[in-house]
Amino acid sequence: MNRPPVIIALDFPDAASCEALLAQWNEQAKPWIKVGYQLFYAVGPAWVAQKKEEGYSIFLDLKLHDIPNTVAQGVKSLERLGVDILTLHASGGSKMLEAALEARTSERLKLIAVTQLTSTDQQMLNHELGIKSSVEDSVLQLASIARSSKIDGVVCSGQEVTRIKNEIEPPFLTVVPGIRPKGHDTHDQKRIVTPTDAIHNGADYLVVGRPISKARSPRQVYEQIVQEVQEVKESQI
Ligand SMILES: O=c1ccn([C@@H]2O[C@H](COP(=O)(O)O)[C@@H](O)[C@H]2O)c(=O)[nH]1
Repeated sequence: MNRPPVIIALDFPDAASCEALLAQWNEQAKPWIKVGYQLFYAVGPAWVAQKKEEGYSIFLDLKLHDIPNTVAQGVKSLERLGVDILTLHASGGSKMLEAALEARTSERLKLIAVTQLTSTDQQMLNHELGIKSSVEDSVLQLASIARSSKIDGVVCSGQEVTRIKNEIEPPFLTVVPGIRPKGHDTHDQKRIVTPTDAIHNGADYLVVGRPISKARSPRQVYEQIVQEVQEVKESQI
């Protein structure tokens, strides 16, 4: 089945809120969903495994970041849920990333490394975090650590995708949050792009939360984004 590469972030406090949103996708074809730790801590692993059973593709965004052994054990437990993508922080370093990869039993689970969060801007990177490079160079540096550790790809903003696709050896996935269709509130996101620009730059997956979840008609906004994505892809053929 060819699922649109638009992942709906289920940033909700409980299962009931998720079910209310997902009721709008009551047909056979289920979308990609993202479970972050707000929801995971509230509903637990069994709910995630159940959603997989129901036919959703699942991006488990737990952003693991710890000593190599702890991350490896976490990967082992989480892989059993049958999720499709799991995140960990690239800044944990190559030993941590390699331990995660070794713990995985099947390439069916994609391990994706978070580079610089899309809520980080140049000012914050340089003056708060004390990293003296440009955001783009820092993202590229983290992506390169992930690639040399044989991780499947990165989370980055749509602004860095072109360089990643040009400079990092494929296959290497780019998963892009901070997506804002024209006219939508940016909230706490700093490095945003439109769905059109993200796909045009080469993004493999778009992650969209509040523009969909807080919309009056979430399904309608989702379909508009999918349509935008398809139009760009068709124009590239
Ligand atoms: O760098 C990152 C990594 C993860 N996220 C997650 O994506 C969604 C985005 O939600 P919006 O409501 O569309 O802003 C959210 O769940 C984040 O935890 C990210 O935004 N940036």
